[in-house]
Amino acid sequence: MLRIKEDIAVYILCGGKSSRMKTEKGLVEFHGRPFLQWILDAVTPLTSKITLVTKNPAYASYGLPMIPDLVEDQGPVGGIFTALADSSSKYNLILSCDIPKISTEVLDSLIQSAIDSDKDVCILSDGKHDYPLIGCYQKYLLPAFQQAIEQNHLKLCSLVDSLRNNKLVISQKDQAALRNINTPAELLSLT
Ligand SMILES: Nc1nc2c(ncn2[C@@H]2O[C@H](COP(=O)(O)OP(=O)(O)OP(=O)(O)O)[C@@H](O)[C@H]2O)c(=O)[nH]1
Repeated sequence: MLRIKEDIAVYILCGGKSSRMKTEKGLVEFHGRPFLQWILDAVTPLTSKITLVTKNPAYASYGLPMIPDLVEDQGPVGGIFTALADSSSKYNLILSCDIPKISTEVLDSLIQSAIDSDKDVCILSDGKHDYPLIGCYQKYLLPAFQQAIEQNHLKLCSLVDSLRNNKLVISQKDQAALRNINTPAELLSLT
């Protein structure tokens, strides 16, 4: 059962180079459906405010708002900066486009944890690795992201560590939901 009462905006980052996958990552198919479709299925029960951060017209068929990066070629930090500049919501769920196993339940826990802890940012972790591209970022972080871009500090994990953060460790049974798929080989091993 979903517990969230707050106004949540979701931004899915669909930019970047997909150099390892060699084809547009969000449109790669898993069990006959694009990664993006799996992600949309997980977020739709949480909010109707869903925006794609990309200028690639290949995503236009989804009929969702699309916004181009305000500053190009800055990686995920630039994508999050663009999302926070666009948003009018306090809590912003930022997702990469390469997580087809993500689930509504896991995202619901993340958002609830973000609201309860009220830190600058709440991200998921498996206890060993952090997943800052499954994270809930507060709108007021916009200047921090602007400064990171100006200072060329584009390592998202370091940026998150420099903020007041909360890392929600996901139980082992749910950790498949975190898997991000970057290469054709990783796609083949996905079940
Ligand atoms: N909007 C936006 N999203 C980006 C940008 N760079 C990466 N992303 C997204 O951030 C997420 C993680 O991207 P990465 O896997 O680190 O980079 P990538 O460029 O997609 O892929 P590689 O070239 O293989 O590293 C994916 O959802 C990308 O679509 C960017 O400059 N702008």
